[in-house]
Amino acid sequence: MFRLVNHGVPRNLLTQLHEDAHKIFSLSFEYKQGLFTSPILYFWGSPALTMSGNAKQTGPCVKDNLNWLEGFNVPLNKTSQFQYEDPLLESFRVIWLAAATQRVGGGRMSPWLRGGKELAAVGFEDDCNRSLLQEYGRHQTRIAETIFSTIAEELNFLPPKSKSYLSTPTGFLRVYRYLRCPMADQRWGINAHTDSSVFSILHQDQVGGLQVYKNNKWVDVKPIHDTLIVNLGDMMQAMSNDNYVSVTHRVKVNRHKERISIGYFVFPAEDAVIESSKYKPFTYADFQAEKEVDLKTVGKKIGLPRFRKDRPVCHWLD
Ligand SMILES: O=C(O)CCC(=O)C(=O)O
Ligand SMILES: [Fe+2]
Repeated sequence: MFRLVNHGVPRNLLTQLHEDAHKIFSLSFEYKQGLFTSPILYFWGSPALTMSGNAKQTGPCVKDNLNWLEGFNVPLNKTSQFQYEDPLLESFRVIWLAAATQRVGGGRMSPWLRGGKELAAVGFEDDCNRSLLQEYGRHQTRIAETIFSTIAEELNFLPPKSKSYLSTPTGFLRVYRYLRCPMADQRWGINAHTDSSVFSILHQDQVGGLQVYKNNKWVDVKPIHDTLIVNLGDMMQAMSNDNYVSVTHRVKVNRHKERISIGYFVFPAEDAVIESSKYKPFTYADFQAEKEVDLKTVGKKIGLPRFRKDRPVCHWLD
């Protein structure tokens, strides 16, 4: 995990994103659920989604595993699709207005008029021609390419690895709200995990709660204005043959304050086979499939150990 300064993302873009996120999350649960339809996906209780965007099943004790968060998932390669179908579908607020208009036009007046009022109440009527998410996505893509090219050079990746190990069209944004939690000592915003990505880039507000596991203890990742946090993920660990390690981190919840963070996650190309001496060759899809099975059967992600060549194998003794 490392911190980025001078990343070139304008401060007012970050501020505006966070303000809009607060407004969106302040709407009713039902409204949010109805608002975000494919490809933007609203989720709550777990950030673990399948590749097709549905919440992953997490085994029998789902209730106890619930994370104290909600969010929406924005696949960046689909934002141009919005643009193509409807030039208004470019930002948070625009997505809203378009959804409301469409449904009013579809004859279901009353609920969507109520929705319209709800939108107006939080100030989303004006200024609907901005594209905050797309703009932020463009910055994240630029930063991801810069970070990856430095690492690829360091690791002597030649084509095709240097080309296929990072595929920016796979990038997506996650906008999270961690809710205030009266039982903050018994719940997690996100439980300890490693990211499955090549790497992830986070922007957090000033509330704090992110922690990283370092030298056998949990360390707070203090919020610092205008900085981004980069987490190296599982794919990076495998492709670097453990030279770079996927960082274990978690998010605590706060009894008094809600927290907003925005994550960007990027993956290898769909057909990229990750090859290194310590791991069996695998694609990101293989990794996800294994993770889904583990979530259902073991109740948690096992991740990279499943793909290690030196993985211990159990033999039954007669
Ligand atoms: O909200 C944060 O700061 C961290 C989010 C995170 O770890 C994740 O989405 O994987
Ligand atoms: Fe994470």
